Amino acid sequence: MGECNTCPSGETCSKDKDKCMLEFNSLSNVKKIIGVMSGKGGVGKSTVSALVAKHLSEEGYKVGVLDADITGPSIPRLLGVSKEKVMVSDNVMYPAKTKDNISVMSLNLLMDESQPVIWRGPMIAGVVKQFWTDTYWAELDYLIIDMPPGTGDVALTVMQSIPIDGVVMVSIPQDMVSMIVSKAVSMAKQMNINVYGVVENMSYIKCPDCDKKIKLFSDEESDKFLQDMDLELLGELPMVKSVSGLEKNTDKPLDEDVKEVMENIASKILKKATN
Ligand SMILES: Nc1ncnc2c1ncn2[C@@H]1O[C@H](COP(=O)(O)OP(=O)(O)OP(=O)(O)O)[C@@H](O)[C@H]1O
Repeated sequence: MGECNTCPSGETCSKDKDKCMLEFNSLSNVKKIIGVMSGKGGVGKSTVSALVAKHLSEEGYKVGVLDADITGPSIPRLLGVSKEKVMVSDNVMYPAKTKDNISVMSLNLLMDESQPVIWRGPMIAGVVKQFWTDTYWAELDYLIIDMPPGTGDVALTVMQSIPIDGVVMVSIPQDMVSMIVSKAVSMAKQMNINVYGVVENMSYIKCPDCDKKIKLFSDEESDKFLQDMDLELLGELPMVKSVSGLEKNTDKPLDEDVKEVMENIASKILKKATN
């Protein structure tokens, strides 16, 4: 259902509120849609989207990833399908499949990845909408959306036209980043989208000699951010080589400690999504 109070068309719109969301192609059946958002660039939104998708798939769920980060699409590389292409037939797009059977839709699977996307907002938003309406997602338990960066018109259109069940916020423990991420949190709340909680990425590094966790920023700042925004911490992901090199190691299992963190994050997300 559309959210009239946040819609730019406001009172001038004559649409039936119940029919405001985009229609989904009738060949697909997606049970839950989870957005991964940040507000601030480069904090690990796409990395977390890919890690959550991989983990859910390992748990036996049918998973898809819609790469709505149209101007900086990195999902195909992170999931090891950057050499694949999307098949289009009779106006239906068929997503690429990873080795572990995750369905992936991204602009980089439709065009040369070295070409920039020099498009205005409405065109970008139009493509994201098509990734929802014209893609044969088939049967999915979870569709993860790597959300458009920021809180601008593309993110707004996606939130208003795709029935997202909840969003996971990605942040890093730094005051300035928290301030910007809090804008994305407020945006989701204003759109009546459930915010499942925050993944604190690059939370710490581990000493290679003694395994001690080294935090680069004070816990106080992150605690205050979570408290002020009334958010649950879903997990703290360390800054590690295996994650920064994810695209080169798509077939390799994750480090044990990253795996454990992801297990906890995914189980919290599932609990929230199925509540
Ligand atoms: N936990 C981590 N440890 C090490 N490197 C990381 C971690 N998380 C992300 N990175 C690296 O940080 C960079 C940015 O990550 P990513 O592309 O996921 O961020 P993003 O928020 O999606 O960025 P954008 O704003 O461009 O969409 C990437 O090079 C990624 O490999």
